[in-house]
Amino acid sequence: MRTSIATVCLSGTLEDKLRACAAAGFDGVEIFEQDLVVSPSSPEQIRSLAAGLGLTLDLYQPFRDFEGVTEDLLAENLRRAEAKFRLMNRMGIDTMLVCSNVATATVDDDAVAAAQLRRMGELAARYGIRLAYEALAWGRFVSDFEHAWRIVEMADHPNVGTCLDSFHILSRRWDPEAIEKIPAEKIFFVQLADAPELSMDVLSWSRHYRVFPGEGAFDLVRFMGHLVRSGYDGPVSLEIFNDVFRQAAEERTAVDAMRSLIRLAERTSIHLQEEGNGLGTMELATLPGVGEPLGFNFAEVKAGDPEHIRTLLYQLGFTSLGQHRTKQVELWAQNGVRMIINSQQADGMSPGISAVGLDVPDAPAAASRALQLKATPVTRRSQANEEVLQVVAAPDGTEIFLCQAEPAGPGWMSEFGGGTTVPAPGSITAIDHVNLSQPWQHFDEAVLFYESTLALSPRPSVEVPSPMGLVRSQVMHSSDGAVRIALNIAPLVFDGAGDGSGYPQHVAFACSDLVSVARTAVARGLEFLPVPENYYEDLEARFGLDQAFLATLRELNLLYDRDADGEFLHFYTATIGNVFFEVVERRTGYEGYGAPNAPVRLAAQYQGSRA
Ligand SMILES: O=C(O)c1ccc(O)c(O)c1
Ligand SMILES: [Mg+2]
Repeated sequence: MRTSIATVCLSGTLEDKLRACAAAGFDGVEIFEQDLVVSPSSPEQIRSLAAGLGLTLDLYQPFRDFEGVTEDLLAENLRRAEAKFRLMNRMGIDTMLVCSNVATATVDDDAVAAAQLRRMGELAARYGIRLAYEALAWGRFVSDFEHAWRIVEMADHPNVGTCLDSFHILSRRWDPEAIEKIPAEKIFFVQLADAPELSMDVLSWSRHYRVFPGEGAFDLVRFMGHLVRSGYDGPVSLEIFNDVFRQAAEERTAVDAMRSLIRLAERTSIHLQEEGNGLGTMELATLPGVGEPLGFNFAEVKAGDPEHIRTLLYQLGFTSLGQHRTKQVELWAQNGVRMIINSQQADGMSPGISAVGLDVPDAPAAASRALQLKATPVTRRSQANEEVLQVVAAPDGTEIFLCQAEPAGPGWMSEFGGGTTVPAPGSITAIDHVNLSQPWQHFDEAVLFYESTLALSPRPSVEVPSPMGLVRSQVMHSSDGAVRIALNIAPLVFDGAGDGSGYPQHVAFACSDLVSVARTAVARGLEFLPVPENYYEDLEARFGLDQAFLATLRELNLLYDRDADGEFLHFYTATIGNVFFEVVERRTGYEGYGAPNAPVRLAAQYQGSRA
């Protein structure tokens, strides 16, 4: 698959955009006219910059409001087109996108539109240029890709073909199966965009809310399946008009974009094999398949001063298994739950979650897949005879350790010593979930990263009100729930650094007896997140709880939820730096996260931060 991307997707100057596209590994780009018009660089300079970067210039766009016009206007439009053909010759671009007329069309007659496109095609042919006619979803007379194709067919000129744009097709709910009826050689260009399900006029939806494939709600895998079966083998280009991408760092957006295409190619390949009828000629990259992660291997908190975190873990019933033999890193454990406190190069750093270890069925394959999906490799200094671990960084900077699942427990534990040798028994038996905050402008990217590299599935996202703003939360989980990572958008007040790093993150531990964990913690002096009395009155009203049980909840600052599947009890510790802990007890089959209680937590944390 030839990968391409429209310069309109990215922020910066045209030169910045080209460099970012090349660095992310794209084969080519679409030059969006506005980017060239505002550039001080000449067309020749852009041409040679792209060539030097190894990028092909695949498309010049858009040419607007050409067809369906009066004869007078047609003459003017042809003059306008010819100027652009000359420009394209200077740039070495041989395909121009012509959008269906949205403004000046007055003749609703396919024969007229076709004849006019044919005239344009004849002119384009003199410059060696091909025209790709695209139905905009809000076109005046042409808004459906099959309609655009019928006009192209009537124009019957070798230099006139069509451009398919998944947004215009799927936003209007046209069935992409009809793509297979178009001869592949008449599909001159293909643009891909995904979008969240929104109810608004289609123009605003298109101009502001497009996202990369896999980040929205469109079925782009099925779209691609029909495209591949049509026999098309030209560029597959991302064209994403998005308010956030326009202001985010272009290098990072380009990597996110590339990841989305690689993942889409893989999903399309799998889809076509499953369907089994006609695989087309497009070569689709495949990746090492990896099974879902099997569980958490460990979680790591980085802290300049580890003392407060040690105390918290002790209060929750963990014991120290000692220090790493060469690093300023310590291990705490309870049953099979392992927590690392890392103080390396952390002078003055306030505590925060820095790494998550996942048990995976095949660690080298998982690492190779992540790197092919553009995860950042993490190089670790390790001594001879230390276990070699596969580590990549998620877009938010969290280090993801891909650990080979070992029934006897991780080999790296033998590198620690000086504490007790046996983890504490106790009621905490697993890491239930890890909650990582994400900067608002990179939320979709994070969801795509965790889905594509780690084989985690998104649950429906929820929005939780807090005194600082609405917190959007998206759980990514393995199908058996052994790995659950909750991604939260950090409200802007915490986001001074622009990377979400000021917002507290947490590790939630699963236990079999929350009341006993809480009582031990009280006896060991744990500072709980205080829960207001109003909450308990509301609980009583909602659930009609037994008075003695309610008194226990109140006494220990416990929170409670119940749904059709079961019951949920949990509590939170106070926040230290940017981290806190939660302990949860899931009764029977409760699968949620106590969402009705999240606003109570956020408000209490807000009160605490002001105290
Ligand atoms: O929003 C637009 O005008 C516009 C322009 C060119 C395109 O290819 C497109 O899909 C939309
Ligand atoms: Mg388009």
